[in-house]
Amino acid sequence: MLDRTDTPAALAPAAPAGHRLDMDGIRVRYGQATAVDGVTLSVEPGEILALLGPSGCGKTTLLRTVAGFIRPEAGRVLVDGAPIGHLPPGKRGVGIVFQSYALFPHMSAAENVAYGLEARGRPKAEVIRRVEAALAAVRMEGFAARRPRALSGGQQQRVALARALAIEPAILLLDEPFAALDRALRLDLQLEIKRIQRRFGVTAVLVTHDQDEAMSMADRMAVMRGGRVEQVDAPATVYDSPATPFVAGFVGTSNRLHGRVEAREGADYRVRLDVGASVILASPRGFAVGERVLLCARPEHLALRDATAETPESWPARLRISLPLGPALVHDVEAGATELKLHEARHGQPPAPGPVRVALLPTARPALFPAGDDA
Ligand SMILES: Nc1ncnc2c1ncn2[C@@H]1O[C@H](COP(=O)(O)OP(=O)(O)OP(=O)(O)O)[C@@H](O)[C@H]1O
Repeated sequence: MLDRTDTPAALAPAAPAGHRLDMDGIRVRYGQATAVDGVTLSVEPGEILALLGPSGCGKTTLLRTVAGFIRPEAGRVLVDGAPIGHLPPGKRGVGIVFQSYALFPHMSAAENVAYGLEARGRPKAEVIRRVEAALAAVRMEGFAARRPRALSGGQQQRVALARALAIEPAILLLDEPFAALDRALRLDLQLEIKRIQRRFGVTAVLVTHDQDEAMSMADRMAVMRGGRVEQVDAPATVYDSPATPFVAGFVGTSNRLHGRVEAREGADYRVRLDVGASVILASPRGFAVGERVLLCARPEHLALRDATAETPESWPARLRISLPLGPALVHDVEAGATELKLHEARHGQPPAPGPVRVALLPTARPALFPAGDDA
């Protein structure tokens, strides 16, 4: 794979060289506790799949199962359709980049990158060639002789990435690789990994608890909770059409409004919100008239209205504060016991705190769930 860096053709767009990864019904238990609870996921050749979820949801356990450090109680890991469960980590064709750089401190950058190749008994000339190519791919060719302690955190992580890529892995596993880096370095390395991944068509799994990172890096994201996958979709789909209230709250900000279905109007529902408004909503789900529902509205789905502009589809509230964020305004609003966040374009000065009304924008497509899904 990295051999393509040997020629100017290395600058050509990615060839579809990636491999397919399947996780099929993976279950992992630590004693009595189930850490991964029957996860089935596929990663297409050349795709980055992010495993996103709160601390303890099983992301790292799932990744380590793919890597071969953990033997699952049930389920299979397959690469290009062939089970790899019987293979030890070193024989699985996976490259791993961890949160901590995990470089050998007494070895130079080049020696660190060479390590995996030498352990696999590759001929010396090939090792030299691949180390050079891997360091060049992460733009660290000028640092080959440096020890890790003479490199910044971001540079060390680039070397760790070069080491993972040098073995030409079928699958690249990234376990919170940016967590130890400050914001600027993090963005640098995110771009770097995305660039390399695109260029070489590497299939990758990225573990992160950072939704922005998952949004920007991943082709698809699997949102996990309690050892299970609640949704796997393209980032924009997860944001626009969350599968569960948990996903709606974990990915992006979600305003939760309870209500009751008043009537069916064609393909839409008229919902009476508890905050005191009646709104028309579309939903792919089916609801019965009278059913209790939960509306999850994004901050940009809602708008402030004048306190005197009473309409059936808006409700009374109090503006606590408006924060100008460049060209936008974030309003912090309370409607009885319900707290709401609104996001609007800013025109001039922020409005003063006090009585307002809040309306659901007619173009908004908030997610609607049965009230019982609210957990
Ligand atoms: N070696 C272990 N022994 C016992 N329990 C463990 C072990 N490793 C993880 N767990 C538990 O398994 C569950 C899943 O842990 P895991 O590290 O996979 O979650 P995670 O989503 O990666 O979390 P984080 O984002 O905090 O790294 C957690 O409840 C955790 O406490």
